[in-house]
Amino acid sequence: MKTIRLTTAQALIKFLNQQYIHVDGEEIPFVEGIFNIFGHGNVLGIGTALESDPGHLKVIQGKNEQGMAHAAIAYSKQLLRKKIYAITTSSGPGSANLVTAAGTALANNIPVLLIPADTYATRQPDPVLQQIEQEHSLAITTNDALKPVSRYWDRVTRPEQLMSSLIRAFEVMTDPAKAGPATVCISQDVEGEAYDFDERFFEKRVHYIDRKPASDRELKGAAELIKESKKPVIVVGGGAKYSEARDILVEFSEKYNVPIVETQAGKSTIEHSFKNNLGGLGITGTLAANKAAQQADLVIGVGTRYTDFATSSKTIFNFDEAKFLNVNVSRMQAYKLDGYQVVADARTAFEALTPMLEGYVSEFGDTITELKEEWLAERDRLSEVTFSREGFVPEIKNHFSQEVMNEYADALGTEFAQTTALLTINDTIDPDSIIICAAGSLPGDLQRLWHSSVPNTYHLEYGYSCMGYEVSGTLGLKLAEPTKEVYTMVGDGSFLMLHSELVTAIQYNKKINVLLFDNSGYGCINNLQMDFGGGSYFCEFRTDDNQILNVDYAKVAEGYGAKAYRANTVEELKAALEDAKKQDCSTLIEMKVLPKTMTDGYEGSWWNLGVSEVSDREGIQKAYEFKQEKLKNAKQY
Ligand SMILES: Cc1ncc(C[n+]2csc(CCOP(=O)(O)OP(=O)(O)O)c2C)c(N)n1
Ligand SMILES: O=C1C[C@@H](O)[C@H](O)[C@@H](O)C1=O
Ligand SMILES: [Mg+2]
Repeated sequence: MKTIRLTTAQALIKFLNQQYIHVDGEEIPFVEGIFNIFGHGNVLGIGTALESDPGHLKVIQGKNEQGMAHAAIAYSKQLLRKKIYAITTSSGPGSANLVTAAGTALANNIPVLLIPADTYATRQPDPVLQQIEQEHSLAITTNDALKPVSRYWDRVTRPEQLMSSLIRAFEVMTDPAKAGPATVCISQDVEGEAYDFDERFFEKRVHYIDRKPASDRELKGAAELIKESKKPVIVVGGGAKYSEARDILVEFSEKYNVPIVETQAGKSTIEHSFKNNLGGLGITGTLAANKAAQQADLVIGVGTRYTDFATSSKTIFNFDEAKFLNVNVSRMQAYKLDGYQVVADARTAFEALTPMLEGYVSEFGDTITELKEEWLAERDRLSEVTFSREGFVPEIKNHFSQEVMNEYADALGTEFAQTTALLTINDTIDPDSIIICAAGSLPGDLQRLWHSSVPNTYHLEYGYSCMGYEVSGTLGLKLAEPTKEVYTMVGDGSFLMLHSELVTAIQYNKKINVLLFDNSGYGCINNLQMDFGGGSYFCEFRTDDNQILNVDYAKVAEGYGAKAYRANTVEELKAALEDAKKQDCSTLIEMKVLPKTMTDGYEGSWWNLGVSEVSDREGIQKAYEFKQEKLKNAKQY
């Protein structure tokens, strides 16, 4: 056996350079680079290993561990999980900051390699700086907090463990059914320890992503279910996008006149202009998609997890009548809602299924077009919402009085409605540019209103809906799509929570555009509390003496070195967007938008929330009674 003497950290970097994936006949390096924030736990081990030989890895310094991990997640998600960035952090707080990001990657099934430093394997200097000391177990470190949010987790306390640990990590990350965060914690002393590694460990390693075909039995059963159905509806989930199933789904839908509805992760698998694409489904769905879903007698879920947002907490479908046919690479997902399971790659399954249905046509007839036209008229209305100082009826009704709406208009110096601003952006930015969002009221507006003309230009992290993903993720988006304009849609709450990677984008000249919707508050949560009978309680940004907070975010961005704009009218916004396109540097457009001017729900978009069973507020009592009514027709599991 030929060996090579390396430190654990050197072996890690050498190995990362040799990982490839093979998809549809193409072989590409899997690890593009490594984000780092160095601390005492990783600067001398992984830091010096990278300094001496990073190989092809791009090395990027982050500003917040969560932020840089979110950038890595967005990078991989945008590239349909074909490439990753790794993350190296120090131990203790540096690794604790990864927990939120790991949850984001896990909920969205996105591969990312997390390499937090760990406490001393020898325990000689214990307790080291930042070591939490658990009295009942010295074996527990901060990194154990990453276990529940990792798809794979390991601790390396001897150099030679690295070999089996990394092979397993890459097997997990490159499996479409299991893809998610792989966490390999390395004791900080072990990073610098040397070992005679078997040279074969560093040979080029190709991970094959084969498209799993459906079995004959699965296909026969699926074809029978479809032929028996009168009104099937296809739910396009993230798995359809990752499988690149656009063409065959369009062919299937056109041939058999089957409407298509989308989840957040599935949106932009198929462009909005496809005639049978009715847009977003569920709580944040369109009128058209939700109406079609209610009529369905067969729901064909393609790569969807059927989250409560997509199913309106299991109330949107007619569960007495509707059957479910689930095409998913994951067996666990395919089992949901008592569906008929086709455990297969979406594209391959539909390529086999489509020819088996010759002669079939759904009974939707012209209804699909009619539903779409009805919705497009509503969308047009939302593009022109204009505020007035008297008698203004916002989309979110009966929450704020006209007086309070006027107070916001005065305090923020704006009369801009959120839906008008959003649709102005949709009309003005280039169709091949990519938008990203994650939390707040914007995901709902986007899923309903945004028209993606080009596939894979709509990037929503709505598996975890993690505030802070928006700006951080945009950096990852730009790394994945360097030639395109990338825009984040972010609320003031999310922006405040985390936007540190804007500085990283500026530092490395990766142009990102931040579109900041400032309504001075946690708007969507304020809507929730008031919708469910509560008052306006700690969701507006008000001072102790009840003044509305007005932050100059444009100035903040200017301070970082971005080009900033203030746009509170359609004209100002169009001008800012056009000018931003011409810039080489990152930009931020601050829009002050009025609260309550985001979209409301449509047709069956109910959400099962933990309403108080006992309350002295009449509104809350009513909300609770309504919930009990809704649950009577809901699927129980
Ligand atoms: C990390 C994290 N913390 C808390 C939440 C819960 N949450 C969801 S939306 C929201 C408020 C978002 O406010 P903002 O970004 O201003 O958007 P708006 O609703 O006002 O449009 C909160 C607190 C979350 N999704 N993520
Ligand atoms: O609680 C929430 C409510 C949703 O409207 C929002 O988009 C999401 O971010 C969230 O966490
Ligand atoms: Mg807000």
